[in-house]
Amino acid sequence: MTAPLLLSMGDPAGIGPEITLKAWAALKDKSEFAFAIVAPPRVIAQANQDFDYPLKEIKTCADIASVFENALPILPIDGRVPTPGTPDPYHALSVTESIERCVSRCLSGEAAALVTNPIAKDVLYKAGFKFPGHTEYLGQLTLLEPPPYERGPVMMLSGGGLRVGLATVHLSLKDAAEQLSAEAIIRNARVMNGALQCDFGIRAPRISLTGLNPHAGENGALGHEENDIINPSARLLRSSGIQVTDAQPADTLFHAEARENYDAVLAMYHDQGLIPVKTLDFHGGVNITLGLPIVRTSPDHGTAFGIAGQNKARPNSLIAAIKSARHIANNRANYLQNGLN
Ligand SMILES: NC(=O)C1=CN([C@@H]2O[C@H](COP(=O)(O)OP(=O)(O)OC[C@H]3O[C@@H](n4cnc5c(N)ncnc54)[C@H](O)[C@@H]3O)[C@@H](O)[C@H]2O)C=CC1
Ligand SMILES: NCC(=O)COP(=O)(O)O
Repeated sequence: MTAPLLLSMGDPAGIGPEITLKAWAALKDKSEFAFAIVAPPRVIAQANQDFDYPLKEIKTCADIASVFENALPILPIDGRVPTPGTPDPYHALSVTESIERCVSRCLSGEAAALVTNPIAKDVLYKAGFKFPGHTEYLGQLTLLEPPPYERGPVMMLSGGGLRVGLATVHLSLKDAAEQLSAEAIIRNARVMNGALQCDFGIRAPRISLTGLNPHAGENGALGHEENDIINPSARLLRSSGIQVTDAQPADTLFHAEARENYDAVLAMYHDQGLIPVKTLDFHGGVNITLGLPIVRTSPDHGTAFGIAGQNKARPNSLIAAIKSARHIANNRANYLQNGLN
């Protein structure tokens, strides 16, 4: 029997509990996507007031398969009920506990993958959370286990026929330009290459690198990073057998014909990579952490406090993340057993 999926709660004052309930209702007849949420039961019960779906507290992941068809399985933790739409650092402990419990069950093999509900970074920072986001936190929590390919973590968004990894993530634009390094480009391209093979079954991945500057620097006239950092990294990667391009102008890299030429893009900073994915497919986009010993996906959107508790949130991106987690977990198991076939 295949292991089930686990969902972390995310910020309880956001839309996570609501979209989890809606995702359960959409998937309950599809046993391959069976999941439980790790959360305080009262938090889920509060979000369920609009729906009155059956809920069931369970003790272990082994209970998920038999419960899922008839009720949303909940692996209980402690925590206070929030006011929807009103974030409070008080909830930080239950937010991180939910993530950590999911991770340990993925590492033990009881669960096949982790799908995270959105957290609000600034709220966690106020409670002393020391990581920029899930991506780096999960990298730390799984540091003692080897990943099946080069170690990340690397953030990659998938949606609208695009896969876009990031060379820098949660930095101000100024810091991203200053901190862009050959080391990050080379490491992240290697992780992406390994992930495209292992997690996506692509035998010989083609990766396009964006430039940092307009027109990829216009031969140095509009910036030096392409000539000094990106293209030398690309040459080194090609010499090790990884198919990457030199820096490409980002403004002409994401249209339909351009997308035929690569399996993934490595973008140099957050918005350069996320705007195309979220514009093409906001409600179907998935955030995937590459280079971890566990499989982790997430919806591409955030906590949406402005609509929390109003039955307005769409579960589509979470459903896409759940399906993607199962797909990657299956591909990874197949790769570890048979290699690329
Ligand atoms: N994976 C994660 O944990 C992520 C967390 N965030 C966090 O979320 C917080 C809010 O970020 P924002 O920039 O406001 O982005 P957001 O994605 O929460 O909201 C942007 C807009 O999209 C709408 N929206 C988002 N998800 C929706 C859904 N499922 N159905 C219908 N409408 C939806 C919102 O109402 C809002 O108008 C931030 O603190 C950020 O750190 C943001 C992205 C990912
Ligand atoms: N913009 C993407 C995002 O904020 C998700 O970050 P993470 O929590 O997955 O690291």
